[in-house]
Amino acid sequence: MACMIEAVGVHRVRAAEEPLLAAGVPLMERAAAAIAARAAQVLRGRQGAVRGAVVVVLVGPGNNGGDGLHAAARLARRGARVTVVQLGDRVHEGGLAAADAAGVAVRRAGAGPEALGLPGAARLALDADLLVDALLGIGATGALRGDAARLVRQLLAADHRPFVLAVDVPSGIGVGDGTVPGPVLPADLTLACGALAPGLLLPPAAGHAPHVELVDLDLDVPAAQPGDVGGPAEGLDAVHRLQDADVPGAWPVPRPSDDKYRRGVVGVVAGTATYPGAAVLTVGAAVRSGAGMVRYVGPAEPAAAVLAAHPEVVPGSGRVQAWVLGPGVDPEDGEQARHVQEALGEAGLGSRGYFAPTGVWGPTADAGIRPVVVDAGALAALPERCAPWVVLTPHAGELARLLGERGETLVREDIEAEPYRWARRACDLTGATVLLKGATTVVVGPGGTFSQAEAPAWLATAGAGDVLAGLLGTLLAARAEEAVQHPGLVVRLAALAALVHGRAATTANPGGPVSASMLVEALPRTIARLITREER
Ligand SMILES: NC(=O)C1=CN([C@@H]2O[C@H](COP(=O)(O)OP(=O)(O)OC[C@H]3O[C@@H](n4cnc5c(N)ncnc54)[C@H](O)[C@@H]3O)[C@@H](O)[C@H]2O)[C@@H](O)CC1
Ligand SMILES: Nc1ncnc2c1ncn2[C@@H]1O[C@H](COP(=O)(O)OP(=O)(O)O)[C@@H](O)[C@H]1O
Ligand SMILES: [K+]
Repeated sequence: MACMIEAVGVHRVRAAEEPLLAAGVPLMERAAAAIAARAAQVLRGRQGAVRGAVVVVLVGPGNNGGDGLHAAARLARRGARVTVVQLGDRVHEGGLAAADAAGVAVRRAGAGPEALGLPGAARLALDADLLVDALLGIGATGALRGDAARLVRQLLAADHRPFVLAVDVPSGIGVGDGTVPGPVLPADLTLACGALAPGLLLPPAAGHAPHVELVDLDLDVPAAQPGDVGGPAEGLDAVHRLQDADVPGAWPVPRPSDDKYRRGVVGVVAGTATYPGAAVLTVGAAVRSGAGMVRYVGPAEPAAAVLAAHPEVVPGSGRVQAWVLGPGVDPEDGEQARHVQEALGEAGLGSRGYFAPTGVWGPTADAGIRPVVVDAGALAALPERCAPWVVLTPHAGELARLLGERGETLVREDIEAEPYRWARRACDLTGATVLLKGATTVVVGPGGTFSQAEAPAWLATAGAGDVLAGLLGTLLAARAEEAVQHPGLVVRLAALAALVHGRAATTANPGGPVSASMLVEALPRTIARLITREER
């Protein structure tokens, strides 16, 4: 828990700033000082010196522009050749005065007698050693508009851009939801002022800010626990991201007193005669991530393949602590569909009580209720309403289908444009925890929101999702009783699975291609390295 990154909903940042600003704390000057210091470090690293380096600061109408103007003044005093390019008519007055006093050239972009014109502004920006994006921050609504949008489009069309430092966020991202509604200049470095906005962690916007550093402004933001999820009017309370350092505290390491049953038995319903590989991979991932035991339920052909690859697997149904349902399952296959239904029955769906917004989630202390991972073919078998301990693991196409069956008209691209929104919608409609797979994996549950971005693009390979499902099954089985009580634990375990899955891809073959089988092979040593924090 201790190390994870927290992005803070905009309303919470504003609430934390308010008393400080009322008390006259110079937050903007503090932010600007840190931005100028970091910019100077970048210039020293890239140009050898601050003095004489060419800096262009793109400045918008609000306080984000104010940050940029104050930082411009500080860099000018250090000897940088700074030009501010003002987009729009308004500009932060205090910041403008500071820039003027430091001898910074302030030029308007766009039309007008003194203006640079957009092509002129673009040339200036592209010729800089450092380009600072202080157009819009957390006050942005919708896509960049007007000249700012036009200028950024021109910059995006250029073959080469200078190093871009974004103040607070890359301007124009959906700060609260991670959307990219219009042109956005990708930032080489983003300096988040006071707190990270959710959009810095959520895809696709997060892709425009691959390196984020926090400028600590001593804001007193009350900690949100995973589980605080905010209403639609206020937006998201928090997004969390687990770090490698969180793994030792969260991974279920067996104790000497444990036996294989106490460590957790995973039941897998996966594969058909046509797709035996999915069964082998899902089971393999459960075995290799440290399940006490794995039971495989399925037809003779995949069962034979599973046993040949993993002789430790116990064939046939029996008592389990968690189920993994669906990889390689054809929803039309009568026998497997029946197994899926039986296992879903063990999730206790149809019980009353698990939609309570806080506290213990329902009549589950009788220990008869099992967490379930619902993947691929089993998604079609999902009942109308689920519970937080049911984790759906769709990719974008599967989520579009799932929501289509519940009244939304969507295609895969809609999900990819707004992953958080649609994962949240699926969670709201079903009551389940939803892990939406992608380059950045988003987990949205009644227990909070996580985003994990460890996966190298090599992981986009057939069968990788089956491995994730098996791995998550092991985690849920190990902590099954707590999982059905605490929705916050379920989202965290799902995020943990995504983190380990991504790391395993790198372990399997750092910087190069991986197959799903290699991923399975790499799981034991990936987990060992993460939980002992030793390089192997
Ligand atoms: N309040 C403070 O003293 C502090 C503010 N900080 C900075 O202030 C920023 C927030 O400032 P603001 O609340 O003024 O908001 P912004 O500076 O993000 O900009 C909001 C202004 O931009 C215009 N605008 C909004 N959406 C637009 C769009 N899509 N296209 C074109 N123009 C648009 C609006 O007219 C609005 O006035 C933070 O991101 C951060 O950089 C931090 O430095 C911390 C201290
Ligand atoms: N561009 C990408 N970069 C990194 N990881 C990705 C990317 N695209 C997909 N992934 C990951 O690869 C896995 C693919 O899973 P899935 O789509 O279910 O494939 P399959 O059904 O073949 O197993 C998921 O864990 C997903 O998060
Ligand atoms: K910005």
